[in-house]
Amino acid sequence: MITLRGLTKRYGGKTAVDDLTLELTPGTVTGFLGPNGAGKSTTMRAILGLDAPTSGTALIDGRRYADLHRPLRTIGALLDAKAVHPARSGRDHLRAVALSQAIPFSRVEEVLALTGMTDAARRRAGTYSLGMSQRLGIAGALLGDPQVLMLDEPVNGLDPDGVRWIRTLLRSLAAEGRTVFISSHLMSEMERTADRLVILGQGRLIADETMERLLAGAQVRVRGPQLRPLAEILRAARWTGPDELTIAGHTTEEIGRRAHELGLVLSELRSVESSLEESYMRLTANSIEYGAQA
Ligand SMILES: Nc1ncnc2c1ncn2[C@@H]1O[C@H](COP(=O)(O)OP(=O)(O)OP(=O)(O)O)[C@@H](O)[C@H]1O
Repeated sequence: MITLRGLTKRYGGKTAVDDLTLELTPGTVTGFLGPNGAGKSTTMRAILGLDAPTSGTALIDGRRYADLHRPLRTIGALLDAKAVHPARSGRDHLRAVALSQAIPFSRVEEVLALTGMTDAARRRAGTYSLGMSQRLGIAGALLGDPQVLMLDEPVNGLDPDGVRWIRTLLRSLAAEGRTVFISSHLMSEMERTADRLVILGQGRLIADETMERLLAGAQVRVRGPQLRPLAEILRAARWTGPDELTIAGHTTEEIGRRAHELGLVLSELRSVESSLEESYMRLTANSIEYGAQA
C-alpha cells in the first residue's frame, strides 16, 4: 500500500506536485498518467525518498522509505533503467543489490530467468539495448519479492513481445495481491494493463477513476451541415471533423432534442464508446504545459 497525504514538492517557484492525496491499494494495477512535466516522476521520487517533500507525506505500508529496514523487500522500483554501472555485468549488478539487502544469490538467478535475461547476464550492462536495460531494471525491482512495485515507464524500449510480457507479469503480480503502480504515456497499453488510473496535470490530481468508469463515459457523435449553434450551447462539445461534433456527458436523446429545438438538420446522431486516449485528452486538455500549438 502506498499512501500520499497532501504531497507537495516545489523546486524554487515551480510547484511540481501540488497537494496530492492518494491511496494505492493491493491487488490493483494503478496507471499513472499525465502530460510531460505533470509531476509523475517527482511523485515517484518522493515515494522513494529521493526527493524530500516540501510538505505532506509519502508512506509505504505506513512508513517512510527511509524508515524501512530492508526497503527492497517492501518496495521494488524502476525509475531510470540506464542508471546501472556500465562496466558491470547484469548479474553482478543484481548481486551487488542483493548483497546490500541480504537477498540470496539464488534469487538473482530467479529474477534473471523471470525477465528473460539469463543469457545476457554475463554481458556488461553498458552494452545492453534500452529494452534489455528495462528488463534488468524490472529484475532489480522484483529482487526482494516486494509487495509493492513502482515502475516509471516500464514498457519504454520494449518490443511488442516484451510489452505483452510485462503486461502479463504486472497483471499476475496484482492478482497475487501486490500493489502495482506504473506510469506510461502509452494509452492503449494502459487501457489493457491498469485497473485504475490516476491522472495528474500540472502537479494536481485531475482524475482518479477505475478504468471501467473512465471508459464508460460514453459520448455522442453528431454530424450535420450547421452544428455551430449546438457547439455554442454545449460546453462539452468538441469538433472532431468539419461537420462533426463529439459530446461527452449527454445522451443521444438529449442531443437530438437540443438539435430539434435549434432547428438543426442532422445527418448522424449516435453514441460512441470513448477510448482511454479520448477520455485522457478530454481530461487533460487544460493542463498541457509542453504541447504543440496546433
Ligand atoms: N530537480 C528539479 N529541479 C527543478 N525542477 C524540476 C526538477 N525535477 C522536476 N522538475 C520540474 O517539475 C515538473 C514535474 O516534472 P516531472 O519530471 O515530475 O514530470 P513528469 O510528469 O514525470 O514528466 P514526463 O512525462 O516528461 O516524464 C516539471 O516542470 C519539471 O521541469
